Amino acid sequence: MLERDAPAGTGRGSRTPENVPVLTVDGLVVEHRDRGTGEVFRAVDGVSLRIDAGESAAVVGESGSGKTTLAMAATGLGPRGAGEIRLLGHSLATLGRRRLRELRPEVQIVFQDPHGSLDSRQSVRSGLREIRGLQRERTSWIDDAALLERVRLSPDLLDRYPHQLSGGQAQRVCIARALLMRPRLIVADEPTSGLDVSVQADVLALLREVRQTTGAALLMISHDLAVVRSVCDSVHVMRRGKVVESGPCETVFTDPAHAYTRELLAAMPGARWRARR
Ligand SMILES: Nc1ncnc2c1ncn2[C@@H]1O[C@H](COP(=O)(O)OP(=O)(O)OP(=O)(O)O)[C@@H](O)[C@H]1O
Repeated sequence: MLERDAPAGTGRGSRTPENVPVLTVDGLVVEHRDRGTGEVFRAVDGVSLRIDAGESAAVVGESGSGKTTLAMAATGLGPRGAGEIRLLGHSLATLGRRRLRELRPEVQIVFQDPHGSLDSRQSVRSGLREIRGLQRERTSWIDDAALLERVRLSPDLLDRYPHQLSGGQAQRVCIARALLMRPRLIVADEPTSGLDVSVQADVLALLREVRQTTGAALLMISHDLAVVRSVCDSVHVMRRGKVVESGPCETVFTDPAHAYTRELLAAMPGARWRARR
């Protein structure tokens, strides 16, 4: 039996009702300037999606399709152009700076390169202390040793520095740091692609467990359909800045409607989930 936390976002004076979608994106456009040619192009081109509380959704697509740009814009951390983004019911366009700052901890991001995400000069313990210093009330629900145990790490690692951690351990520390904030939404951007194959499954299992025990929603960015299917309920397939197909993983992977999804599936090693069409 999994130990269940109090739901994410509760017990801290949160003003957002539980039934409000964690994230809604409507007609989002994000443009970048090509570094080589100087031309402006649409990295995200009219994308709409919605993630409800506790849901796990993935954005898949080949490299350069705009997944990271979408995730960063949708969470208020990257540039955004036209379209509406609502985080926990609040439109990012109209939120004042103070309210945006208050909302920030509700979204935590786990990146691909765990060592690059951690400060090499900080031990695990001092990194956690710094986060606690920023959000004392919010982070007081668990002590450091128990937090590490939640991500299946020994508390003995608290005094280690990033270079003394394996890739899998470092990624678990990153997940622990995200968890400490009790977020409503965890964005995981290719969370296992920098890890040895031997530890990838363990980290994915941990993400699944974190979602079940905390009730946080998960937005996973990945080019790996097997990873997505093992963790997420629903998937948005992205190609050249547009979402070409969305739906439950079961449906999209077994009965894809779009030719591009079928291409992605066919390119998978062993083509484990062959399309019916
Ligand atoms: N800050 C930026 N300035 C200019 N172009 C950018 C910037 N960030 C991303 N791009 C370009 O926008 C496009 C989409 O990039 P993005 O990283 O969002 O795609 P992705 O699907 O996440 O790819 P990957 O899986 O390789 O990370 C790419 O052509 C990329 O080179």
